Amino acid sequence: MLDVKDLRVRFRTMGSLRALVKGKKDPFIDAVLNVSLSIAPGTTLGLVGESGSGKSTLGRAIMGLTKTASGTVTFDGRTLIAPGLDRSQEIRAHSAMMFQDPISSLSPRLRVRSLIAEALKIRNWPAGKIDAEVDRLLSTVGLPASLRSRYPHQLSGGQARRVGVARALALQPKLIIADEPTAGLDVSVQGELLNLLHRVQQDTGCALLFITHNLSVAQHFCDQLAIMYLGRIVEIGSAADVARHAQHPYAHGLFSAQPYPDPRRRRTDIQLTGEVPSLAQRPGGCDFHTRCPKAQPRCGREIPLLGQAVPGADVACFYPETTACHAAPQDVIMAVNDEGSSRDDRSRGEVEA
Ligand SMILES: Nc1ncnc2c1ncn2[C@@H]1O[C@H](COP(=O)(O)OP(=O)(O)OP(=O)(O)O)[C@@H](O)[C@H]1O
Repeated sequence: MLDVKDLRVRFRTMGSLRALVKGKKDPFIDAVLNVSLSIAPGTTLGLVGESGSGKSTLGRAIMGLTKTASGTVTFDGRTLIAPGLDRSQEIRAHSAMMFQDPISSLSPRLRVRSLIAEALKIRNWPAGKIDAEVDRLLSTVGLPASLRSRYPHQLSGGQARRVGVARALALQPKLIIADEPTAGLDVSVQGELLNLLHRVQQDTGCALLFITHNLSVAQHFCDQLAIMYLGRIVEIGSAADVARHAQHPYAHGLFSAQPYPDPRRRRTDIQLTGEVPSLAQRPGGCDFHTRCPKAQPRCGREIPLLGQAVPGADVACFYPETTACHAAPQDVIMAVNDEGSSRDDRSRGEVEA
């Protein structure tokens, strides 16, 4: 459904403007760099990374909402963004983006009914049947029809996110980009919203780009995981492989540090230390080498590119980790079963609150 090749997003910042004044050569920051990924219909790619790693910028660039992006985006078999080509309106016509801040991403002047009706009109829904369809969609996302006359500022965060899902449903999108869809919600509401997204995907067969900080949710909910660091994807692969056997030292550190049911089996030998470098002062060579416990002199000189650093492996590291991030899944399942329940053997998708 979606194929992204070598996407780059450059921003000019206040700091870089000062550098320009001082005659420095490159007054830009690259918020997204060398990003390539694909999402098949009906599958979910989770995009994980620390704050500022470029996740939202990447999501917006795919939708053609960032003017300073370059690279190629192929959507549903057609190249719609490429050097000298911008047909991103076709991507937007068949996609829905759920922004991080659910309330401010809904037009403050429109009531819930109009917000959803707008999406139905794009699909030429018969005018006389719009109200009934709005009510049906509200009920699908678990909201009462009485909410249709409210403005966004009169909704709670959870309700606003559900309205976002109802709008997405009204559009029947082929692609949903959900940027931190559960941020700031109660755990029970998070679970409901994830299940709702999962059902939407099952019903429509759409591809989903799921942006999150939450590693546990990402590994349970997604088919594929991409780990971002300083604007680049450093590792990409099946969610199970990346979560259990992350090869990039950064990804490995993230998953090793994740709380696990049996603390005795958690690994602590690689820990993430140090600060994420500023995008304005990207280190030479590998972006992570200044914090990497395995860094060698080569890492400060050469950039390890995904798919090239180690032939055949989707990891941007010359010296990938070979050990598991934590105890073998079977051991963990047994350990958890001792206490009566297991999370690891549950099928992916439905999330318990
Ligand atoms: N319009 C802009 N102009 C300049 N810099 C920008 C702009 N938008 C984003 N950035 C910078 O690009 C980098 C990536 O930001 P982005 O919001 O994509 O990160 P993120 O991974 O989504 O973070 P978070 O998880 O906190 O939402 C940050 O350093 C941010 O300051």
